[in-house]
Amino acid sequence: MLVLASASPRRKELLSLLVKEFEVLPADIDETPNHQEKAEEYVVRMAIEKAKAASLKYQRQADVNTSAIFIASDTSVVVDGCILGKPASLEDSRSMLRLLSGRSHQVITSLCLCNLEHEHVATKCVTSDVLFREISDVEIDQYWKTNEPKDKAGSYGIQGLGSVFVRSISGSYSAVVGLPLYETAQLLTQFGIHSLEEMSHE
Ligand SMILES: Cc1cn([C@H]2C[C@H](O)[C@@H](COP(=O)(O)OP(=O)(O)OP(=O)(O)O)O2)c(=O)[nH]c1=O
Repeated sequence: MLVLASASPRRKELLSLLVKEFEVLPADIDETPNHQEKAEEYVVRMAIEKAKAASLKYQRQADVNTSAIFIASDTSVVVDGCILGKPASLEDSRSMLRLLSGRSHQVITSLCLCNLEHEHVATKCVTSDVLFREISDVEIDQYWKTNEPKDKAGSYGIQGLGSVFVRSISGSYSAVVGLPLYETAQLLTQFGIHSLEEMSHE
């Protein structure tokens, strides 16, 4: 059994492009970055902690000693070394989008697959560059009212109306949306799940 340790509807949708059957079991973890923690280290640590927390939760729930593979991810927006998570308020969204306006930033997405029973843990980290046009304060306030930025790192969604700010992207589109599909397929293979084979069966 494959278990997606995520509450994100985007991650569920993206994973379903690669795998027919999986369970969803979100994990609640403390997402505070450590003092002076580098962005890559932070996002990889988050993915590992989400996968492990879900794994422990699953073991407590399961009647039998089921061996399952857990998959988790974390996405952060990074600008000038600052890690931007989800905006807590309109004020927060304003300061994030003002920072991103008219320049490029990085979106870093990590991935962790683990099977604790076999002590197998594998991780990947994908960085993409996203270039924004200039955004006015009026536009930031209008965008906030659509609710789209509220649950997204950096306060925008490239897959939605946030695309009006995106001049160009270099890297992995699926990673910016929340799950890097190329890298996910590679790690799934390491755990014995072959997407093309699985999805081609009726
Ligand atoms: C930059 C960007 C982020 N995002 C989303 C991806 C992630 O869902 C979210 C970043 O928050 P995360 O903490 O990575 O994920 P999450 O809390 O939504 O879900 P979970 O931890 O349970 O897996 O921002 C977009 O949907 N589009 C974008 O363009």
